[in-house]
Amino acid sequence: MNSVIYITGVSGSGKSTIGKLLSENLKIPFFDGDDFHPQSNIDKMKSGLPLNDKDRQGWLLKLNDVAKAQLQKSSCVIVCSALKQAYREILKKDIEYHVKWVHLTGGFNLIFKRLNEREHHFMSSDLLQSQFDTLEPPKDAIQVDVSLKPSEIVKNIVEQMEEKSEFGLFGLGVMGKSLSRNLAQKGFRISIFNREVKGKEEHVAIDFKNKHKELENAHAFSNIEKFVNSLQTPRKIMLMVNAGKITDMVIEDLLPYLSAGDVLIDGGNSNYIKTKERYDYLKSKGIHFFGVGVSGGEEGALKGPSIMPGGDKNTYNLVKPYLESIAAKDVNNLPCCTYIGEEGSGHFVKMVHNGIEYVEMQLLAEVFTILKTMGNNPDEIADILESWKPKAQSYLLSITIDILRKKDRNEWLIHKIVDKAGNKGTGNWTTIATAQLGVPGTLIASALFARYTSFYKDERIQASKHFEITSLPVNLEIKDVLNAYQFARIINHFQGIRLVSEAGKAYNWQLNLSEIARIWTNGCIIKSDLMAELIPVLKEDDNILKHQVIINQVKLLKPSINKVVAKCMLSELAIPCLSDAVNFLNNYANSRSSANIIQAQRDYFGAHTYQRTDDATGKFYHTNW
Ligand SMILES: NC(=O)C1=CN([C@@H]2O[C@H](COP(=O)(O)OP(=O)(O)OC[C@H]3O[C@@H](n4cnc5c(N)ncnc54)[C@H](OP(=O)(O)O)[C@@H]3O)[C@@H](O)[C@H]2O)C=CC1
Ligand SMILES: O=C(CO)[C@H](O)[C@H](O)COP(=O)(O)O
Repeated sequence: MNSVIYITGVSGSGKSTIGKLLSENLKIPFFDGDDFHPQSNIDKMKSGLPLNDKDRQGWLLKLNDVAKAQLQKSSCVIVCSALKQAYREILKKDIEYHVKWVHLTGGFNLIFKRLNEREHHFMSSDLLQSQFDTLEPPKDAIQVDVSLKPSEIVKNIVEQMEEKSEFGLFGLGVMGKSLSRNLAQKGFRISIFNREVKGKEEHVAIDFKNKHKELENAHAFSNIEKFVNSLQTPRKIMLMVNAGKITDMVIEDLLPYLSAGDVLIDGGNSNYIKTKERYDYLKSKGIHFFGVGVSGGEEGALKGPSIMPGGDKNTYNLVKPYLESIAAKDVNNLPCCTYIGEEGSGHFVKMVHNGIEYVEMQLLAEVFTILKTMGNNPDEIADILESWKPKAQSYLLSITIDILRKKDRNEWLIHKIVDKAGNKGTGNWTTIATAQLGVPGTLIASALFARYTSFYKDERIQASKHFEITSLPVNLEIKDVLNAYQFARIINHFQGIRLVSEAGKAYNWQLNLSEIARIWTNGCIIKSDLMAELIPVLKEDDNILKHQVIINQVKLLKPSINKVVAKCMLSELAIPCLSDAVNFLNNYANSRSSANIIQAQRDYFGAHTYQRTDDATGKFYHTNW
């Protein structure tokens, strides 16, 4: 990426000398800001009068134009005193991501002496005091002391520029560790940070760096200020910490050391509503905030996750090279990372990804129940699922096969795992979002509540004694179970994608559903052959149940799920998602449903009115029942 290096400092600090030498060293063009002053400014300074902000305005804009034009071709060095932050704002206008600041520092006496030794310069030493008075030293600049020899100053600048990392990773837990290794493997110079808890967790970052060859050029920190200062500006810092209060705490810990224009990327599973709040809050401080969904777990984060970034579109280019480089690749070798939309959209899409994930997991659990009740042991069930791969391949199917085959001291490990399924919130939020946006997300709600029910372990044991649920062997053909599973997966994807689509409309996010399906074809937990099939389908309509290919599949599979659900009910098997899938379609594909009864009841007790089938105008009626 081309950059403009602004060399700043008071008059007499040696900016022109250093700027020229630096440009020669870096083999990039040099521009002396003084050459762009209008004659009126030069005359004013020659007459011993300091320039005011109005005098400087046009000149700074001119330099900004010079920088912009040069950036189209190459990097460059521009020398300009830029004493106040307001001046630097003008200099970096529209190019903030390309700007690097070098500030030359020195004591008044040394610089005063140098100015008095100068010949043929229109700046008198008398003006120096006013320059020192005006100076607001930049916080985010490479600082170099001008008492050094010019060659040493240039060497120092180059070293500092080379030393600074281009990307920071905050939080070396499961995901942060994998992502930082992934970034380093792609050749990025990174800084990594993990907190220290005295006596409990010490030297986490440095120990982790020392353990992995690819991190030899990374800088490891346990001090936030040093971590932030180790980064090139504008800084790009990815947070991989727990969602919720910890994310807020970490943002507050970082804020004192950040500068306007820096970018914070929250890669955790944060609630999209909180992301919107954080986006607005940080915007007010000049910090760009990205809520980025990351999926793939520990292995995906290392080898290539699916990444869902949401935030300011103009700033996306700044983080795009990093996110797209570390992302998984699809079949066409395109990154499974795409700009999703504004503010909380990235986290919303990740949340729905997890909602779909909950259902896919629950369906496999229900399939396991059915196949077990049909008399199969875990190895046999794994073999059956293996045989489904040509028709139903997915990451979750594959890992379930591995799980079922895993032994612990000659016994199946799965039999030793307590039947209580935890959650960290995304399924809960997806269910809330379906209700808030009026989308019938019945499967996600069922999958979530199945997990909640699992947590009532003691009550379940009691209830099993009271109600004597039999779970009788169920007589089904394997092909019907596969078809039922595939049917329910289509309904799951319909509901999840529909939720994303409705959110896009409600929040005015310009979402590209086909592109979202594309980035879910690799790297993430819900990657599957079905997802790949949906890419062209979603190019035509956000309602996959309107597409002829899907309609044909659903019609073909429906008799099987009818049979599976009916027989499971008679055998008293718990299959909440399979049964909801078939119930949903029976309700959805019903042109005359029983909702007229509900509406009549509402009108009876609450005068809520109703529309009539024999009045096409849509007029509302009330009956005195
Ligand atoms: N695990 C997964 O499969 C996935 C997780 N995610 C999301 O990514 C985020 C990170 O997950 P994961 O890596 O699994 O979580 P971990 O619990 O493994 O790591 C959490 C990190 O946050 C740090 N941390 C916690 N509290 C503080 C604090 N007060 N100040 C500074 N740092 C703190 C921890 O430091 P310390 O080690 O010192 O406690 C640790 O580095 C979460 O939001 C999660 O939901 C997203 C996709 C997949
Ligand atoms: O985001 C993920 C996978 O995509 C995380 O693993 C997440 O923790 C899964 O959700 P839950 O913990 O609620 O099962």
